[in-house]
Amino acid sequence: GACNPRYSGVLERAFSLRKAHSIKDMENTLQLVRNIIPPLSSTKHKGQDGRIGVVGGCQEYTGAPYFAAISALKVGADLSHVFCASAAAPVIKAYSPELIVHPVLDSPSAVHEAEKWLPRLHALVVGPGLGRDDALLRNVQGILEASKARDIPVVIDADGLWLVAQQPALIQGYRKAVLTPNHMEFSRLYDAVLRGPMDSNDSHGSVLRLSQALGNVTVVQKGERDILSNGQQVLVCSQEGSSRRCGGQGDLLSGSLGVLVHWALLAGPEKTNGSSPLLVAAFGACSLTRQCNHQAFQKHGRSTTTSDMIAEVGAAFSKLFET
Ligand SMILES: NC(=O)C1=CN([C@@H]2O[C@H](COP(=O)(O)OP(=O)(O)OC[C@H]3O[C@@H](n4cnc5c(N)ncnc54)[C@H](O)[C@@H]3O)[C@@H](O)[C@H]2O)[C@@H](O)CC1
Ligand SMILES: Nc1ncnc2c1ncn2[C@@H]1O[C@H](COP(=O)(O)OP(=O)(O)OP(=O)(O)O)[C@@H](O)[C@H]1O
Ligand SMILES: [Mg+2]
Repeated sequence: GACNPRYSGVLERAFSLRKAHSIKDMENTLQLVRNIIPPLSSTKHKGQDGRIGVVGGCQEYTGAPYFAAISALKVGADLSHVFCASAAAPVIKAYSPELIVHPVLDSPSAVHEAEKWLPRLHALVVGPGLGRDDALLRNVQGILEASKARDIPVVIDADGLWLVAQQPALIQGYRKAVLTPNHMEFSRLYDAVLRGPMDSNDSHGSVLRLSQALGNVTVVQKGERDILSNGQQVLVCSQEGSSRRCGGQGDLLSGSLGVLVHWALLAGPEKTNGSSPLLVAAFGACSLTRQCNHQAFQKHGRSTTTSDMIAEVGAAFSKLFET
């Protein structure tokens, strides 16, 4: 691998990017995020700023899909759908009147039911609170394949990444996929795809290699610093957050990313100065999540929960992107 000139060129670029990484780089990338945000306008119709679908929610987990779907709305999507198992649907509906909830994932006709909605969706977020039931995962596999066939961008998180670790071919080479693994999910994926443990001293290289091995899907490794790559470029997001690590923060990130991915692809590479739109979108979602965490922690300290972070989305968004 390292002797291949193309590969070492990429690595060099990644390393020099790491060295050059600074507050200034972060600011420059934030500017690109600002460029992709659609202006609010009185001439737009409902739906134009985003119709997002979240695929997840089962008997055990109802919070995660709710967090993802409500975050998409709070960031600025017009409509947010949840495709979940039937047991989760009344619970999710009861959390919020703003979400459209489809209790289809455990039905034998799940793929068909979800497919009916796909033409109306701009992006899918697959995995928050999905669980690991085989029958459910088979249906999600069908929904993913149908989404790819329609060229719909997909953010894959949580148990969606479990599915991808079992079957990397599902997203191999799909340029409209963004994966958002936490520490554990990343090492599981890395093991499955590269057939060996990652080098924990070289997280940049590991993220870069995983993205390349998956055919340049965008990979966001969440952690103390978020490391993002599309196999060509590596970005680091170290926006100040807090030391509070309550569950659900990743769901806020993947839900926000669903909207930002749609906006970034609409804006195109002219608006992102040649950088990959998906990478810019991912950087935006990471910055936003960490800023929400920072603001919520200032108010609530140790008692901060993801609901407190969601309450900060508006102010955090303005602070980062509307300055
Ligand atoms: N309220 C809810 O309904 C929530 C449901 N969740 C769902 O729970 C399911 C399982 O998600 P998990 O994230 O637990 O996935 P995993 O079952 O893969 O576990 C990840 C594990 O890694 C550990 N971990 C995380 N960061 C680490 C680090 N830096 N170093 C070492 N260990 C680390 C965590 O403690 C966790 O136990 C998913 O469906 C997820 O969406 C979560 O999203 C949390 C909120
Ligand atoms: N040590 C850390 N310091 C600062 N921020 C962190 C740290 N670890 C994670 N984060 C941030 O928290 C957010 C969620 O990351 P995390 O690794 O908790 O995801 P997750 O495990 O998928 O969460 P969830 O509980 O929603 O499933 C990301 O924005 C990430 O940048
Ligand atoms: Mg998660």
